[in-house]
Amino acid sequence: MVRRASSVPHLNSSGGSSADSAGTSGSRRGRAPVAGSRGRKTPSTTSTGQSQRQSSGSSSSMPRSRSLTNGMRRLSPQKGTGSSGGTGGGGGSSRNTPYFLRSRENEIGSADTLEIVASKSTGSEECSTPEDNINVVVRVRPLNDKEKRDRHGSTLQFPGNGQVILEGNDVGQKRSHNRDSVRVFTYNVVFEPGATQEDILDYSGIKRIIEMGIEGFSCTAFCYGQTGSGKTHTLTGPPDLFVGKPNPKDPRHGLIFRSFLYLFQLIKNRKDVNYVLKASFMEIYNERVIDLLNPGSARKPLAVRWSKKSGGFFVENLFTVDCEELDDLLAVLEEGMRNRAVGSHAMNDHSSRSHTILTVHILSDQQTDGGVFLSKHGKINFVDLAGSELTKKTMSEGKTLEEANNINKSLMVLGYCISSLSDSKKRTGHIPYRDSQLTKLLADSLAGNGVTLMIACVSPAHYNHAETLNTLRYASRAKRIRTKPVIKMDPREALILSLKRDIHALQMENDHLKAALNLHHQAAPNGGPVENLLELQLDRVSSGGGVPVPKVDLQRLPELDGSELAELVKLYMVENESLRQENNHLFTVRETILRDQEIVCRENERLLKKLEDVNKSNPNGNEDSEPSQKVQPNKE
Ligand SMILES: Nc1ncnc2c1ncn2[C@@H]1O[C@H](COP(=O)(O)OP(=O)(O)OP(=O)(O)O)[C@@H](O)[C@H]1O
Repeated sequence: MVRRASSVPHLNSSGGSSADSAGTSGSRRGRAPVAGSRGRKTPSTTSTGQSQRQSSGSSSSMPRSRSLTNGMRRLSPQKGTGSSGGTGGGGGSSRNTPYFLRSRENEIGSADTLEIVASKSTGSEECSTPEDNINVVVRVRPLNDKEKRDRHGSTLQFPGNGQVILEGNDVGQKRSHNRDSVRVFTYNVVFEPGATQEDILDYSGIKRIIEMGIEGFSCTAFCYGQTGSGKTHTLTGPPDLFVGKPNPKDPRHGLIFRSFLYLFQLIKNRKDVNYVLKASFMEIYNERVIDLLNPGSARKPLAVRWSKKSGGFFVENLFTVDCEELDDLLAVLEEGMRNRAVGSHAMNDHSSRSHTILTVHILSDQQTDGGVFLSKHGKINFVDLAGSELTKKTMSEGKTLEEANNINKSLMVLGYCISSLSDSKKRTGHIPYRDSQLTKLLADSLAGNGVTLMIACVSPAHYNHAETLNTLRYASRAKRIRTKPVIKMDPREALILSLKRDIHALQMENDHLKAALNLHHQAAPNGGPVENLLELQLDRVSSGGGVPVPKVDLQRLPELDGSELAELVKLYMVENESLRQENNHLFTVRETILRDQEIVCRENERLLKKLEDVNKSNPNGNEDSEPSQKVQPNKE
C-alpha cells in the first residue's frame, strides 16, 4: 500500500502522564441495508496539562513519568507489509519487539525512545493490565495550498522523542526570541506533516487497540482537534473516497479502513476461536443521536439510556449489522459516511457537523481444553469528533452557526470531563458525563474499563496558533487519565474455567504419581519399606465432594512400596472423578442460572415497556430514563 519516502520512519514518542512542558447497545439486529448497499446510491444527507515553561528543545530535562506507551511497545516491527501490515496472530503481535523511531524534522514523526526502552525492560505485559494511561498521539497536518499561498509559516517544530514545540504567537511581530512563549509538549507519538495514512496504522498504537478488542476489551480510538485539522482525513480519508465505488487500493484510505483489514487478518489467523462481528454507526448532530445506517427520511433521533446491566449508557434501537465479510464492514463505513452531516464554512469545504461513532462488536467463543466455551464481547469504537471552531474565523451563520454552537458546547463538556479525570483530586468526584450525549457515550472509554487511543489533530499554521495550543493542552490532560481495562467475560464461565484449571492440575499430579509408581516398580520389584508410610505426614483435606485426599510430599514417593503407591493413585483417581462430578453439577447449576436470568430479563423487558408508556404519558420527562427519578425497571 502506501510507501513512505524513506524506509526509516522518524517518530518521537513519550509515554506516561502528560509531560507537556510549557507549561453497547440495545439494538435492532440486521444484516441488512448496508451489506447489500455497497456501491448503491444512497441519498446523501447534506444537512448537511499545561506544562512548565522552558526554553525550546530542552528535552533532556523534561519530566518523565512511568506510563504505558503500550501503543509504541506493541507496534509492529515491520513496515511494508501492506495496509494490514501487522504480524498477525492476534494478541501475539502485542509482544513484538518495539520499533524504534527517531525524529527527523518535518518528515514522519517521532516516538519517545526512552519510554520504549523503559517499557521493554519490564517485559511483556498481559492484556489485563491493572491500569493504563490513555495513549495520546498527535498528528500535524501539512500546510494546505491556501495557507502556503497566504504565506502562513509553521508554528510547530519537531525535536524528536515524542515532542512538539509550539513557538510563541509572534506572528506579524518582530521574531523575538521570547523564550517564555515557547512551549514543549510530549506525547506517546508525534506524527509530523510528512506522515502517511499507513504510518498512522503502524505507529499510533491502533494495532494494539484492535488486538485488545479481539481479546474482549472495550476499546476506543478518537480524533480530536479544531475544524480543518485533519480528523476525518485521519480516520476515513478524504470525502471523495466514498463517492461512487471506492477503490480499496487507494493510498488515501484512513485508519478505519486499514483497521478493518488488520482486524480481519487477525481473525483469519485464529482458527481456534469462533468470531461474530457486528457493527453500528451513529452521529450526534445538534445533541440528537441519528442512526447513520438507518437514518430514515425524518432523521428521527434515538434515545440514549442508562443500562443497569452494563453500568453504562447505550443508544436505544440503534441498528446493528452482522458483518461476516470484510466487505460488510466496509459497506457500513461507506453507508455511514454518505449519511453523515457535512457542511462547508470558511475553514473547511467538507466540515463534519456532527460527532460520529462507528462501533465494531467482536463476539467470540473459544473452546477450552476441558470443552468449556468461553464467550467474550470486545468492541472497538472509532470516534470522529466534530472540530471546535471560532465562529468568527469560520464565518458560520444560520444553521452552520447553530451546529457550531452545539459542537463547541459538547466539546466543552468533554473538556470538563477530561480535565476532571486527569486531576487525581477531582477524579473521584462528580464527572459531568450527563451534560452531553457525547460524554455519556464516551464515558466508558474515558474512565471505565476500556482502552483508549486519542489522536489529537493540529494545524501547523501560525494563524491557528491559539487552537493548536488548546488542542495540545487538551491532549496533555487526556494523557494523564488512567483507565482499568477489563475483559468482558461471563463470571460463571470464569469460575468454570478456574475449576477446570484445578482439575488439570490434579490430573498432572496423578500422571506424576503414576510415573513414580512405574519407576518404583522398576527400581524395587520386590517392594520397598512399608513402615515409611506413616512417616509421610499425609495431610488429609476434604475435597469438594467430601472425599478425604492425602497430600503427599512428592519427594518422598520413592520411599513408598508398590501397593501404597497404587492406593494413593486410586485415591487421586477417586478425587479426580469427584471433581469431575462437581464440575458437571456446576454446569447444571449454570444452566439453571441462565434459565432464571432469561425469566428475569423477560420480566425486565415487560417493565421497561411499562416504564416507556409511563414516560410517554409524561411529556415533560427527560429523554434519558433516570432510574432514580422515574419508574424503575426490575433489577437484572
Ligand atoms: N495529513 C493530511 N494530509 C493531507 N491533507 C490533509 C491532511 N489532514 C487534513 N488534510 C486535508 O485538510 C482538509 C481538512 O481536513 P478534515 O476534513 O479531515 O478536517 P477535520 O478536522 O475533520 O475538520 P472538521 O472538524 O471541520 O470536520 C481536507 O481537505 C483534508 O483532505
